[in-house]
Amino acid sequence: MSRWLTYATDLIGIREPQQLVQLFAETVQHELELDTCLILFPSTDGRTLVPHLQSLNKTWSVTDFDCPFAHVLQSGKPMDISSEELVFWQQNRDFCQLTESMSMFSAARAELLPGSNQSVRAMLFVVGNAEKLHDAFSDETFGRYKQVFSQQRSLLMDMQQEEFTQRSLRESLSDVERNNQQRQMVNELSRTLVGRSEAMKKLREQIVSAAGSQLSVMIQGETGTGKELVAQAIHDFSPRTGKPFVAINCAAIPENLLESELFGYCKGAFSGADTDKQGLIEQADGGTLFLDEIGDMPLVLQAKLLRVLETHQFRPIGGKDEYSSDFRLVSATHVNLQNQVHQKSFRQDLYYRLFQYPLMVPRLVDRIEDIELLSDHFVELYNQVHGTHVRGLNYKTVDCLKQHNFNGNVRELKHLVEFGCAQTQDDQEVVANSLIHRILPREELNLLSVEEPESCTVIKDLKQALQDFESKIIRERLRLFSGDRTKAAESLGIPKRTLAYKCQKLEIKSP
Ligand SMILES: Nc1ncnc2c1ncn2[C@@H]1O[C@H](COP(=O)(O)OP(=O)(O)OP(=O)(O)O)[C@@H](O)[C@H]1O
Repeated sequence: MSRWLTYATDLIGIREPQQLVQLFAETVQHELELDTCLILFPSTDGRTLVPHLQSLNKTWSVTDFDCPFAHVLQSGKPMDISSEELVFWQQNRDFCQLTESMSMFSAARAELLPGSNQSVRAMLFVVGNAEKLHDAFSDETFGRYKQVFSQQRSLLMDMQQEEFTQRSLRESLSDVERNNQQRQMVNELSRTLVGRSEAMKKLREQIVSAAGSQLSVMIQGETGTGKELVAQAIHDFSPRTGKPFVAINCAAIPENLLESELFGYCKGAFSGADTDKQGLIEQADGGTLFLDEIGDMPLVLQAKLLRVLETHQFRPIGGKDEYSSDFRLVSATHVNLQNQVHQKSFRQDLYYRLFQYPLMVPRLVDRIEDIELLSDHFVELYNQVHGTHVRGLNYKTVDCLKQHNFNGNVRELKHLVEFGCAQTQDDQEVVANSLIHRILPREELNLLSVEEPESCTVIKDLKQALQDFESKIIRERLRLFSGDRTKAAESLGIPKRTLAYKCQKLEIKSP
């Protein structure tokens, strides 16, 4: 059997187009003792010929007729070039370099390789001993060898294309699946995070997308807008669901206790530390840590938190050892943290670390179209908890609610609905009269503002003056709401826990 046919069987065993080309070129070069053996393939746009040896770093334009390749392509006929004929091709420097080694006994030949698909035929270019070239290219079995190569290559290219198509198909199928899953999650979320407004729809989509990422999420929004609900949803829809969701309100814990709450402490760390206490950072390992009202975190603690976020390492108070905790951080604030950064009361580096995925929860007055659905939702919850059958809100009641200035946002609406339900018999609707004295239109609320503090000229101690003013406002508000801290907090736009903490700090007792 001719050696070319033996080599052909080697080609058939190859499954990778690049390897096939390599073996073909090496075999031809070795067998014909060539100086140069190149296989040139058309580029994807069909404008140039690219050699299989990428290290050559050259390409030839298919319309450059100063080079024999363009002629061979156009005519489809092989071209033999003797050493004397090289002078005709001196214009093309790259081609000249290919034939530099030619002597008077050498020749070059360029020919199209046989191929089933005419438009993507490759070209074989060789330089070597003229006699050997002549013998080889008149040998029929060498012709068959070239044919086997071309067929095998086009087969492998087809297989590669098929594989590529299948992979793209699989990828687009999994994209569709992922999109479906996300849509399902968004739908599921609409049962707990109620609202039909565009803002709420967008928020639900953002929550699902944030849940799928590992980024730190910052939830911004006024008090009672549902920030904690959002934080819980991010945890529930993330891969960390099933692991702990640990929440703490930084404004509700006195500064000196916040550190030990977060980091924990070791026995004997300070007087009263009788046993080791695990901190919230450790408790949140594998799950989510939710830091509410993070703007109230003291600067010293901010630095410590930043370190934990960057290293995932922490040390309990009074402890020698470092521990690690893999938690995902979600924070919330109702103040403008950027302002606090400008005032240097919030660290800029921490700010950027927390705002990797910012979410904005809109105020209820900016989405009054949600009031009806939210009210129905709260009536349903009330019925479930109290085993009642209140039918819902009368349409006049809903209209009335839509006029109200909801400083306490959804939380305030929830309390109003609960209050209305409590005054309504089974199978009856909540009527506007039951709520009217609790609904304060915007103008009336403005009347509740406290008169200005004493003239600025007499203030000698700013901190004390601010505290006095704050204390005065809170006392007034508590008096107005007959000591109801929930309502007072709502009307001041602060969480109830924050009000409780302020009352404790300012030594205010309910009237
Ligand atoms: N879109 C909503 N759908 C259903 N319930 C909601 C929605 N938004 C808020 N709530 C309910 O309103 C109440 C207040 O919500 P939440 O505590 O999450 O607000 P918040 O913004 O964290 O308040 P704060 O800043 O005072 O801590 C909760 O009972 C919550 O379940």
